[in-house]
Amino acid sequence: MTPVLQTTALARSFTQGDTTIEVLRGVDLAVAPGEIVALLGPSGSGKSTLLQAVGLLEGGFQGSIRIAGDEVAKLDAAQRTVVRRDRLGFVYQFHHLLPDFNATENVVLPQLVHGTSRADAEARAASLLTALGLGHRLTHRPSQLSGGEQQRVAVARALANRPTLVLADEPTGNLDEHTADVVLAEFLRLVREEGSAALVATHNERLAARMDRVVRLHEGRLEQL
Ligand SMILES: Nc1ncnc2c1ncn2[C@@H]1O[C@H](COP(=O)(O)OP(=O)(O)OP(=O)(O)O)[C@@H](O)[C@H]1O
Repeated sequence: MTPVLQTTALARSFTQGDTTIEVLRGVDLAVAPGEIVALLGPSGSGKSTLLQAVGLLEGGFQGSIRIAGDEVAKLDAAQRTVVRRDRLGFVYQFHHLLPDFNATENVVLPQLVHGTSRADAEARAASLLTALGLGHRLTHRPSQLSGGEQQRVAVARALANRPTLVLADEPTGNLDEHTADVVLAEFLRLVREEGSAALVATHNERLAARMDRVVRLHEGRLEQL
């Protein structure tokens, strides 16, 4: 089966003054359809750099990135935007919800950009938010939600357009241990129910162990665990 994500010899370095740091030195990673992969590595090992490259958020890398078989590494900015919108979902450590819009509207908006009708988008938003236990918070704005609830809305937003692949960078890193456990379990359950795949960066080995497979960034390359 064609992987939903395949990177080959992915490399990224940063130069500041006369110093160059090679952060990614040839990352070969394949994620199968429906697979949830934990990306482990200590602070500074390049987890965010890898997710930003795969999420087509940053240029400046070498190597190949295929999403559902299509080479995306060399696309122009407009084409990258379309791939991000139609095939990828993003969850960050901080929710990045729009503060003036309520929970439902935050999940509806990316669907309208995608071309979904408002009625269908609202139905999908209500369904996802209810599945995440937020059926009683549909019209609350982010500032009226707890940290765990805000991250649940961010999860619903990431899944709204039925992405092939969800990229999550420390998605529960801002939550206390108990809330992180609960929100991560809900995230994993919903990604599985939706049939999506996910690449989840974390430095938490305990949370990583709950995913289908663990890979570790070490000196710019991946170790399979
Ligand atoms: N724009 C940039 N310019 C220069 N150096 C950068 C840039 N972005 C990242 N780096 C460097 O690349 C290395 C990897 O950073 P990255 O944020 O990818 O690590 P990480 O594994 O996600 O860390 P953390 O767990 O702390 O978020 C770090 O040494 C960082 O300083």
